[in-house]
Amino acid sequence: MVAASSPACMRAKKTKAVGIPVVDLSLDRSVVSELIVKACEEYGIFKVINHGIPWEITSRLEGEGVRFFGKPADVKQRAGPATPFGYGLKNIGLNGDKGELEYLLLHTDPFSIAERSKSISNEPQNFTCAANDYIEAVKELASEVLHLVAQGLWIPDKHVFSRQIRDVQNDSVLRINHYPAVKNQDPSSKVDEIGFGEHSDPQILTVLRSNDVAGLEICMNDGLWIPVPPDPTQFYVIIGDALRVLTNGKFVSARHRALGNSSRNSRMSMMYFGAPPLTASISPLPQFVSPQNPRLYRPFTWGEYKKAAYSSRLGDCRLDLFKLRPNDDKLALFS
Ligand SMILES: C=C1C[C@]23C[C@@]1(O)CC[C@H]2[C@@]12CC[C@H](O)[C@@](C)(C(=O)O1)[C@H]2[C@@H]3C(=O)O
Ligand SMILES: O=C(O)CCC(=O)C(=O)O
Ligand SMILES: [Fe+2]
Repeated sequence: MVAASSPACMRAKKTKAVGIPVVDLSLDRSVVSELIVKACEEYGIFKVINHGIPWEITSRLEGEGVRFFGKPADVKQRAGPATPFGYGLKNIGLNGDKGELEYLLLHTDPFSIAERSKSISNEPQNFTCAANDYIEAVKELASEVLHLVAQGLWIPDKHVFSRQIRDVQNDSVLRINHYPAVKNQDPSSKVDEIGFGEHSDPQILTVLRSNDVAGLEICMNDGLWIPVPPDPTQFYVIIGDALRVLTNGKFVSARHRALGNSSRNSRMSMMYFGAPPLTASISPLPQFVSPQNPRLYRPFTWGEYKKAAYSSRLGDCRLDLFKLRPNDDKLALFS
């Protein structure tokens, strides 16, 4: 399948100092829900503070990541190649994309985690527990954010989004990226090096946490890239394509990238990608469709979208394949 490509951001080089919205989850719920909706409409990303996830849960998985990536190359290869799950080195996805990183990509299903742990750690139980505890914690955080999204959008069913990622058949994924420090680099060559190329995440939402090494950037509407400051104790929420569709384009799915690591320290990021079951329907909710706001996307299942994602290159605009042309929705009414 061929997807449209070359969005404005792929060509833009400038960066801008703009602040990413910060949402304090300990504040009054109605205030928080409004702030979240505004951030999802304007940026497609926000930072959550006072999230309630114990540091011990985050640091245990981080420790497992550091231990794994610190192993000799041939030992790490035993957990690979990533097809798409497993250990990946420089190859991203299945269609030739490359990045300056290594990573672990795991399905969050506890049986898959337990199986994979055997090739990741000498003490698989420790890795399994650390990963499962982290997944549970960030899934709770993601659900809470999705409840607040529903509240901020005045949707009576506050579980409308969160039930998708809480379903036992959910297709959520955990990723740990490691961007090694580039040693003895020529300072003039570091500008354009890409660690993980520009893209939007296909799922409902992503919960991202990194160590204190910078690299993540977000693309604004005007094509400018803005840095996302690392904050090891907090989490960033990134809106994915599926939530963009469910809100009929009211929310933006932020295009982002990670620059190659030009720091003396290596960068490690951990992402939870919250996804629905493969059979779940992804279609604009009726409250976002009206004569003034015609339906922008045709209905599809998460399974269909995932297939499109894995048939496309990282930077492709996959959602374009599911866009309706003007008047398509009216035709559908009469066919
Ligand atoms: C090049 C690719 C890697 C990716 C699958 C794809 O074909 C296009 C989407 C990519 C992405 C981006 C967000 C997540 O990191 C990811 C796991 C996902 O669901 O979609 C990756 C995929 C991957 O690395 O396998
Ligand atoms: O490593 C990062 O900070 C971002 C990686 C990312 O966007 C992804 O894995 O989808
Ligand atoms: Fe991403």
